[in-house]
Amino acid sequence: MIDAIIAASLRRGELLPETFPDTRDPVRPFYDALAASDPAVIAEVKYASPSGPTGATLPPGLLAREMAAGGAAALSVLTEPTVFGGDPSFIREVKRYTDLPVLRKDILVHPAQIAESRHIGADAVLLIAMVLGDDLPAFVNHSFACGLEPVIEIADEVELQAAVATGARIIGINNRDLRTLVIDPDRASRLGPLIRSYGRIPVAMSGIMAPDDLRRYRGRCGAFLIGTAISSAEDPKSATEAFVCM
Ligand SMILES: O=P(O)(O)OC[C@@H](O)[C@@H](O)c1c[nH]c2ccccc12
Repeated sequence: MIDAIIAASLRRGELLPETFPDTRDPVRPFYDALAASDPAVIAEVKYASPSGPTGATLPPGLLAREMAAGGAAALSVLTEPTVFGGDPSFIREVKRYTDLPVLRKDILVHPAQIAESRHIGADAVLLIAMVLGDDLPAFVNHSFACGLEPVIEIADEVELQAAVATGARIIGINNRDLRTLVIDPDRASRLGPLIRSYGRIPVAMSGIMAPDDLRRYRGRCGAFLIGTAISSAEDPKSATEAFVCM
């Protein structure tokens, strides 16, 4: 599954222009938003995943407005179209409805996709260590050069060290194995403190379904990224509030 997603993303990347016109829109500070509240809740606009539709029904702008009203510190928006039901245009739509900084959640593999991310209004980009391998440092530098905050996704200690070496300030631990899709909630509680010891912000990602799930990360992660549980909630504002209040 992940290999097909990577191949499709590479094909989209190859079709992008080499440069994009300069945008005048200011970047919203994603790092500052996370640093300002410990822990910070990142709510994710997510319509589908490899396991099927999430059940989210509100359009991106309205969903994001509920998440902001519920106290989210920042937003994540899936733009991957083949499996995650995303679209690049969702970022601008979300930004029209909220003042929060936005992470572009996608499987970025082509350098042109970094400049594209700035062009479509993203403030931060997800860079997946397992997917980018030796190209990770170049993608981090390129992101900073474009004015974007890189958020590196890691799954184990080896990727953690590679992420720290790049100088990225935010490191997400994906509890979900990208190949098997199996969730191990202890991944983030185990690796969070190590990331903290390097002075970076650890973000626990994936499989956080209820506010109680946050207990295991207390003091260990500086932020939580919650997709399905908030996007699919009947009342996304109250769902966000419940996580923020934990
Ligand atoms: O819906 P969940 O279980 O709360 O997961 C959100 C997020 O972690 C997940 O969407 C994600 C994490 N890393 C990714 C990489 C690509 C696409 C999606 C993701």
